Amino acid sequence: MSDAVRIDGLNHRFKEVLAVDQLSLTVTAGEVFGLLGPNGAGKTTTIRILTTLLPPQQGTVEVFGFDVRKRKMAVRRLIGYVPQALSADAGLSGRENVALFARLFDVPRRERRERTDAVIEAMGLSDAADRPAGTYSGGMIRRLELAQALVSAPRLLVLDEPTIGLDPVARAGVWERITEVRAQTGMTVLVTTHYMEEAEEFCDRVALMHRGRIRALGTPAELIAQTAGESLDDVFRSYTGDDLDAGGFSDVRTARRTARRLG
Ligand SMILES: Nc1ncnc2c1ncn2[C@@H]1O[C@H](COP(=O)(O)OP(=O)(O)OP(=O)(O)O)[C@@H](O)[C@H]1O
Repeated sequence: MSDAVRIDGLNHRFKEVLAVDQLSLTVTAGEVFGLLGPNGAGKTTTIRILTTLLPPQQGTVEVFGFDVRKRKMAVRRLIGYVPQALSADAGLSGRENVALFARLFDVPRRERRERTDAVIEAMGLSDAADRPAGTYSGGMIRRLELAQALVSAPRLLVLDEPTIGLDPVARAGVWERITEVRAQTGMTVLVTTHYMEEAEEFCDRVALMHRGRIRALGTPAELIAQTAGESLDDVFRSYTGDDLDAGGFSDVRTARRTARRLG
């Protein structure tokens, strides 16, 4: 099977902070791959590089064989990206938000209407599609953002903390929709999450990242067996140890950002 993502020897430094440190990683086409790690591990930096938002400083990154440095537009056409920060406009209806993304991502004019309706339905938003997104619940906003990312029929869907700040019912709703679309299209999903039970349930393979490096890589079952733990939570703790409590400012920032986006 071909590779959806191939990262080789990636380094990225922000002044004195080495955010990504000699990262090498392959995501196989069709799998759901989870990038896990505590705050500040380097997950978002990696995702920003792979979605072409940040140029790589050192190393190579390819998406379906296209180099993110040399073939930026080709890579963008293959990716649907839901960032941590809010990407829907509260003043536009759900349908208008998705239609805007269809135009931005060059969905052919004659297909826009049909594709917009299809992703809105797939995300369970048909009844609310003509209401302003500002009236949506947190879970509905996330599903709207998924619809926006899916309207261009990406081969790789990249999700940065898709369920952060949502209640368990809304979290389950988001995963249910992702799972359904994936079963229908066979697209590859790369997701970061802090919720270990979600990674365990929905990811085919996970990489545990800590201080810019991959510390463990495999199926959830393999990692649990390797660390003689009972769950991915135990695996996470065994690799990150006390640093779990070291989130500090970053944790607060994440929590505030979440509260803001849902408020
Ligand atoms: N634009 C930036 N300028 C300076 N330092 C940055 C910048 N972006 C990230 N960093 C630093 O790089 C490191 C990795 O950050 P990154 O956001 O990639 O981690 P993360 O694993 O996604 O964490 P979180 O879960 O908090 O989003 C952190 O130490 C962070 O403070």
